[in-house]
Amino acid sequence: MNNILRGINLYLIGMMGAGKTTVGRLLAQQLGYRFFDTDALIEQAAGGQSINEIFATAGEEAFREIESQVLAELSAYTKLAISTGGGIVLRQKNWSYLHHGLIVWLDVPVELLMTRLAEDSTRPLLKDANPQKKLEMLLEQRRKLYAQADIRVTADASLTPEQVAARVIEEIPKVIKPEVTAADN
Ligand SMILES: Nc1ncnc2c1ncn2[C@@H]1O[C@H](COP(=O)(O)OP(=O)(O)OP(=O)(O)O)[C@@H](O)[C@H]1O
Ligand SMILES: O=C(O)C1=C[C@@H](O)[C@@H](O)[C@H](O)C1
Ligand SMILES: [Mg+2]
Repeated sequence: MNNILRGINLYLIGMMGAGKTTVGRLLAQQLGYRFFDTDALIEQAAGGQSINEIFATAGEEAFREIESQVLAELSAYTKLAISTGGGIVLRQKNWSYLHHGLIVWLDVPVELLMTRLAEDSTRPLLKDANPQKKLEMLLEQRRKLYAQADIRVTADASLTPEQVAARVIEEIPKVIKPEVTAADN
């Protein structure tokens, strides 16, 4: 796999709760890549403030600005598996960084996202009277953007994180052409 991927970064995109952090970590282990999570790096860059705190004090636009900076910095490196925040797709300029690597959309039905996020209070955009409706609305707004990924893996409740990671790895050779070496000519 590594001679096919040749150090190209993997960027995981998708909705909150899709499994980007969980699956990204597994992919990094399997590929011998380093793992980074843009949400965790944003919290570090904000001096240890949580995402909730950044949204509450600085606002979403300030959060999005740090997110773009973190993504730009990561994109200077190779051999990374990067889990991004659910809203990374919203800014056009982020796409120029995402396209440095291979973009993987973890596509998960909203009902399943809801069950995973039910007990989780770390996502400021879900502090809403009707979180399921909010998720549906966000997905509606973002679906076309997520669909620009190179690889889409649809992950229903029957798939473990390991199985989702395996599906991603299966898809990689289909979208990357093997390097043509002098010996092949
Ligand atoms: N395939 C899976 N099967 C069961 N549970 C899963 C699976 N993938 C992720 N989870 C669980 O769902 C929750 C959300 O996963 P995770 O934090 O990886 O999502 P995320 O896409 O990184 O979300 P965010 O965009 O908010 O950072 C976690 O509790 C995780 O353990
Ligand atoms: O979907 C979103 O816009 C977000 C997802 C999370 O990963 C965090 O980046 C933040 O909570 C915003
Ligand atoms: Mg995450």
